[in-house]
Parts: sequence; C-alpha cells; structure tokens
Amino acid sequence: MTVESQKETLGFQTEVKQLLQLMIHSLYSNKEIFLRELVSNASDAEDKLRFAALKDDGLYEGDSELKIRLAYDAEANTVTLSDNGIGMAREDVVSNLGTIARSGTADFLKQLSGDEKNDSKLIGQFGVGFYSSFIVADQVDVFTRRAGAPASEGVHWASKGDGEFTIETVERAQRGTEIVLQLKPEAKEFADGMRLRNLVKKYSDHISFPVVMASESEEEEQKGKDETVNDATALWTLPRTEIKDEEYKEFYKHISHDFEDPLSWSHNKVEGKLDYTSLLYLPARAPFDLYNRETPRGLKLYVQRVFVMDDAEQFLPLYLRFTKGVIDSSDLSLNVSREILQSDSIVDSIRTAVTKRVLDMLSKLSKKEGDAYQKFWNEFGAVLKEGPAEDFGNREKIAGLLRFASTHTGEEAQNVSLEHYIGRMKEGQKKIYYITADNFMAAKSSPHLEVFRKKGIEVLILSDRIDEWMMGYLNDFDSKQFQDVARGELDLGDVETEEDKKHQEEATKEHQGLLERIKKALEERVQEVRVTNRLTDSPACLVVADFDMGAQMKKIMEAAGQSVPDSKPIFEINVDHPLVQRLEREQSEDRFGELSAVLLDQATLASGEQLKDPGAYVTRLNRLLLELAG
Ligand SMILES: Nc1ncnc2c1ncn2[C@@H]1O[C@H](COP(=O)(O)OP(=O)(O)OP(=O)(O)O)[C@@H](O)[C@H]1O
Repeated sequence: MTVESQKETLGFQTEVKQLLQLMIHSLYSNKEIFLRELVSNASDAEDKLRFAALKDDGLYEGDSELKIRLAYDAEANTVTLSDNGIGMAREDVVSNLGTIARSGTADFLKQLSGDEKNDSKLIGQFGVGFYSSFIVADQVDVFTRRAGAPASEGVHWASKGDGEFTIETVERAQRGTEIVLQLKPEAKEFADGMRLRNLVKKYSDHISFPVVMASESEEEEQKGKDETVNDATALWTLPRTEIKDEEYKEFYKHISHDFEDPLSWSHNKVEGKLDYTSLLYLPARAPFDLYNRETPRGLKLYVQRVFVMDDAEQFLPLYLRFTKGVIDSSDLSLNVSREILQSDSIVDSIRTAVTKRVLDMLSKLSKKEGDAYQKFWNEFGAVLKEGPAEDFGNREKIAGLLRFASTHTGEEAQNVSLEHYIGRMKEGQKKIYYITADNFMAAKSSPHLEVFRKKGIEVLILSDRIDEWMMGYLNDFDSKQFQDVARGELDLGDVETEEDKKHQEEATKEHQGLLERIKKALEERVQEVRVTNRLTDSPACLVVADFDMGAQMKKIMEAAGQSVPDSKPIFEINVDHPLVQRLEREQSEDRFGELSAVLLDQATLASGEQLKDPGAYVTRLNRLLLELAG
C-alpha cells in the first residue's frame, strides 16, 4: 500500500522559536535533562494508552507489554528513544510539537533578557519538555502513530530547531512514538551506552515502565538482548525508608517538567477506612501562569497504579494549587471521570486529608532552619492568602503560615509571622494590629501609626490587593482579635493609660463647638467628627466605621463591576495640633470651611487614597499659599 505523504513545511509558532532559542542557550550546562524529559513523555504516553485500553483493549494491537526503548549509534552520532504508548495523529503532532498552548506565553517570554542565569530560572517556571531535545540535537526526527489507527496513518515530523519543521504521513507498523536525535558534535558523549544507562538510572529509575536497552554484556549469550536499565517501580509505591532524597527529587522533576528541586515533599500511605497513597511536592518556583484561571492544576490521579488523569483538581483546594504530586487510590473506580470526582464522598475525604498534609508540610517547612519557607512565601504567599476565605475550617492553621511586613522591621519584605508578633506584644496589649493600604510606603507613613510608634506597639503592614479581603475572614489568631488600626474606635487595651483616656474625654468636651463646626462644614463628606487618640504629629486622619467597607475592598468591588455602598468616613482631629488650634480660632465661616476641607483632603491623601476632586483641593491650597506669600 502506498501512502499519500502530504509533505508540508510549517513554521513554529513565534513563541516556540523564542523558547527554543532560550532553552538551547540557558540550559546548555544542564543539557543531560533532555533524556529525562523524553522518557517522561514516553512514560506519560504509556500511561495514557493503558488507561484508554481499559475501555478498548484492541488498542494494544496484540502487544500489551508496555516499555520504552533506548538505543544509540555512536558512529552516526544518534540517540533513539521509542515507546509503544498512545502515539499521536498528524494533527496532534502539529499542535503538540509546533505550538505552545499556554495562554500568556508570549508575555512571559518577553521578560527573558538573554542573560543566561536569569533566563534559566525563568525557564523553570515554564517547564521544559520535548523542545529540550534541541539542546543536544541539531536535527530531530519523530515517527509516530496513534494506537488503533491504521499503519498508513503514521507521521514523520522533522526539524533542525531553526524555525520550521516538516511533517508528512508515512507508513508505520508500530504504534507509539520514536524520537531520533541527531546529536550535535559537541553532544557526542550521549551516544554511549554507559552514559545513557547512568542517566536513566539517575533521572528515570522510578517511573512505572521499564526502559530497555540492548545488553552490552561481554557474555555472548547476553549480548544484544533486551535489558531493563531502570528499576521500573513507581516511586510512590515503595516504602519511604527505601527512597533516597535524590529519587524523590528526580520523581518531582519527572511529573512536573520543572528542572529545579522541589522545596519539600510529603509521602504517605493511608490504610483503613480509605486506602490511598499520596506523594505531594512543594515547588521552589511559581509557574508564570499561576494566576491564570485556565491553567491546569491538580494532582496526577492513579487508581491502583493505573494512570487515570493529569491535573485532577478535585483533590486540592484552589489556594493550594501550587502543590504537585500523585494520588493513587484503591477506592475509586478506574472508570472515574472528572464529573464523578466532583461529587464523590471518597474524593472529599481524600481532599480533606491531603489539604491537611499540605498545611502540615508547610508548617514543618516554616519551622525548619534556613530560608526555605521564606522562599516558598515569596513565590506562593499571595495564593495562600486566598485560604482563609476558601477554607474557613483551616483558617487558624493558615493564619499561622501567613507572613507580613511589619513596623517592627520597617521593611517591605513579608517575613513576620503572627507567632513572632504575639511574642513581641506589649504588656497589656490584647489585639493584633494591622494597617492596609494600596502600597507599602503609603501604609508605612500613614498617620494612623503615630500612636503605635509612640507606645512602641507593632503593627502589621498589609499592602497586597487581596489583604483587606483576606482579613475579612480572619477574626482572631491564638484567641487574639485582629484590629485594623484605621477602623472604628481605637482600643489599645491596657497600653492606653487612664491619663490618655481622660485627656481624650476632656478634649472632646472642651472642643465640642469645634467638632460641631467642622461637622457642619463637611457635612456632605463625613459621617462623624471626633477627637482622636491615634495621632501625635498629624492634624487629622480618616477612620472607617466598624461595619463599613474599606477603601481597598471598595476598589476590588468596583473593578469587578459591583455596586459599592457609598459610606462616608469618620474624621478624627488632633486638638493638640497647631493647625487645628488655628482652625478653632478662625472667625470667618468661609475660611473655616476652606481650611477644614484642606485638612480632610490631606487626611485622605495621607491614607494613600485619591481625592474625588483633586482640582478643588489644589485651588484651595493655592489660595492659602498665596495668602501666606502676600
Ligand atoms: N512520546 C510521546 N507520545 C505521545 N505524545 C507525546 C510524546 N511526547 C510528547 N507528546 C505530546 O506532546 C505534548 C507536548 O510535549 P512537551 O514535552 O512539549 O510538553 P509537556 O510539558 O510534556 O506537556 P505535559 O505537561 O502535558 O506533559 C505532550 O503533552 C504530549 O501530548
């Protein structure tokens, strides 16, 4: 039978071209990882076939012994990896080996600078895969056929990695995929039996399938016979005590396509009411599309060691979506679908347990010496902050894992835990104080912190977009209430002396007239005017009433197109401040109004907010300046 070859030359998607360039340069010193990547793909293809064959064992085409074959030819300088897995149809080849389907890739690639060190880190966020072949090869040929398709539907893909590839339909008796790497002269070392065997041992010992090579034994009888090079037992099925750290790390890279080591892992076999094994990893670096809702996430699901699906997202809450790993359950059916997973009580129980495991793993990491937890926090902290809202039951645990910037360090780095904060609380202090603002500097220089500085009380500084929303779900930690310093009446507990309280009460009485005058002048813009106990140096500040929405939250709601209730702030004044004293002496009601408005606008600005009518503020201020100058 002759096959219509339909040979075409196609260009790689621009993103692929960029990625190839980058990968070849930045990963050159890591070049041996190409083998792990190809073996991983082959193993995935075997997994997929085994799963598909559960429904249709005709797909085995009489050959159900799944294995991966590695061969080389030192003279021709080639390495060949073949699998008898699921294979690819022509259109799969074009999209899988010609494009990158992840949204945001183009933007991500723009960040790459050509600086090897920097770029090689970034590429870890992307995950290396098939394209890593071009680190060592200057020509790659892929021969493949989808399991179950006729031999006439084989495909040959070829590329020099220089921007285009050819694709043609060929006759192929064998299902699955064969990849032939024509090695670059400088990568000749890989066309060597010893080297390849060592690499398989090092990187792919514990994938589920055998990797076979022709024996190079001295003994005539053995020579040329198939020899399994790896251990070929799925790593998670082994007892913990038999697994070396290196093996755990390599297995992580195998499932994640990351080339950096994970920060930590947790491997558990559960027997009893439920019967499953979980192997969970914390990556060291966030993928570039962590915040893209469409990005696949979740664990690899196996049922009694048979691969069922990638990205089973039902086993983890969203706020732990950075977790990678494997679940192997004996309780689920092999026919399980994503829909079934969504409403399965076994899945719910596993999810609850896995959530706890991940939180415990984080907690353990946070107690470890060194900066591993801080590294985790810097990469994934903002995701973990979604936790208190999503997982109310675990909020105390999650709160213990949060890290904040604080007036104690005065730095933007989020590295203060609640436990540390509590350890430093002043005698008589009952609450955990925090401030929220749009950015760190605005929060740090907010007038609301004045009294805290004076009393030496630490305040947590929250300036991530999600913070105010998160704090809405956190009432207390270790039985200590959280208190936004810009909200409600300020209660400093016993740190505030009787004298302080008396001063405020008396000042309120004494300046009642002033308070009423300001209230009248600013009636439209404030709900209450009162004497402050928050300020030492500033004349005035704004306070949000207990049950009103804060500024950050309003912005989030507005951005989401939701209607926001129009609440007015409370205006607190510092009657000891010369400007306020000057205001009190003002006879002209017009000028009194002007000055009050300037104070209010300034208080708004100082809390990091924008003015509704900045022009009016500038006009007023200029008028005052002119008077001063004149
Ligand atoms: N040996 C193979 N057999 C069948 N399909 C393959 C094989 N190698 C690669 N593919 C297909 O090409 C796709 C792209 O491979 P590549 O290595 O670039 O990405 P990947 O990071 O492995 O993707 P994934 O994260 O889904 O594994 C794979 O997802 C798979 O669909």
